[in-house]
Amino acid sequence: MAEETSGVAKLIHEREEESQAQEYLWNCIFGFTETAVVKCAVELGISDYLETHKQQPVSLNQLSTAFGCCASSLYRILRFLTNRGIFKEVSSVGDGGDVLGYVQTPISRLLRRDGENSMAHLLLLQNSPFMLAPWHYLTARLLDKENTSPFNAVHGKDAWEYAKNNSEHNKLINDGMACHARMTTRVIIDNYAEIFKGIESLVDVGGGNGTTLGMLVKAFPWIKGINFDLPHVVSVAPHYDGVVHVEGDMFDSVPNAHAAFFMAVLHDWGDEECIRILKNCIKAISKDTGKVIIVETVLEEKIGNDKSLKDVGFMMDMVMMSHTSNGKERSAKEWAHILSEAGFSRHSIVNIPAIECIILAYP
Ligand SMILES: C[S@@+](CC[C@H](N)C(=O)[O-])C[C@H]1O[C@@H](n2cnc3c(N)ncnc32)[C@H](O)[C@@H]1O
Ligand SMILES: COc1ccc(-c2cc(=O)c3c(O)cc(O)cc3o2)cc1
Repeated sequence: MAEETSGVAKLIHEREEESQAQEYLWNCIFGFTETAVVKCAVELGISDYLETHKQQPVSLNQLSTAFGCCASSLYRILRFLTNRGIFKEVSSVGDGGDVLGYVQTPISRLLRRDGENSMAHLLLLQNSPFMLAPWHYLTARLLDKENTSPFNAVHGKDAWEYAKNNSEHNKLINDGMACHARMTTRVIIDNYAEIFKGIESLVDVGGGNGTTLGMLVKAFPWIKGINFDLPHVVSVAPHYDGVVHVEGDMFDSVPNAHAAFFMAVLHDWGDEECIRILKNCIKAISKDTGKVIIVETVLEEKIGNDKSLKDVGFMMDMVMMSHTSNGKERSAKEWAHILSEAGFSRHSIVNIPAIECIILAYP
């Protein structure tokens, strides 16, 4: 009898496991729908429109009139998004009785295109046709003896060269990265100000449109900021008080400064390339009191309590495989290797509440 019971329990357990496995794969198979529908909401500007109404519910009719779109299709889009908690449907008392309307949630607030903490432009970047097409060539990369990057396979050049001649792609990258820069830089300013004490001048290598330095110099006004990037990037960068934009190629040299800063740059490159860039950096910074501040993911085999944030690093590693030739996310051991090869005498890693860590490296 006991044997029979344990057999039934085993069967139930197996069925539960299979149903969970199926659920996982259904999500995998149709997971793209979530991204595509959120992108549609961003493109229509639903969050921006709801924000102008504060927490007052906005009806389907109001929304479909504002966007000039088909109410029944919009209803299906909103049903999908409210089911996932991205928007919220509430009822309120209108002229003719109770009416249903939509309001923001903490998630939808991050989807405003002009919001301070917005993630909208990152979503638009990663889900643009330029960036999506290479994913179809991931397997080809693994099987290709030359290890051609999927981005190169589709576009015939790397992402930076492609951006040079394609202003739409250049803008998508710069806006997307500025979005990421705003979020991570806010965390750094609010929690790790001591890192910037005593720094007289700071060069942000591959600093994009200068968003990061603009924020750092505003928070720490004793710093003279040098935003260093490729000519097609700095030529369209906005002005920030206390920041000069300098164009150049980090593989040739890096402008002199007391200290250097890198955010989401070294992961675009292979080890040999990183070592070359970092050697240029050592030449550029102050020998005695200078340091290099690197903001990048540090992959962990065992992820701690903040699993969901640090787990993004493993997804980003796949992004690097798809979009760069030799780029990758690195473990602490891999960072130690490139930093010592570049000539740094010591470094430390600070875990921060973001997808990245701060790595401080000293000449
Ligand atoms: C992923 S983005 C990161 C931008 C910025 N640091 C941020 O966190 O928002 C990488 C940056 O490296 C710049 N870059 C690529 N190759 C470069 C080179 N050879 N010299 C200088 N900058 C370069 C790109 O133009 C781009 O702005
Ligand atoms: C070589 O081309 C690219 C283009 C984009 C990126 C990139 C995209 C991101 O969304 C992103 C991010 O969200 C966070 C981050 O730390 C780096 C990122 O890089 C990389 C390379």
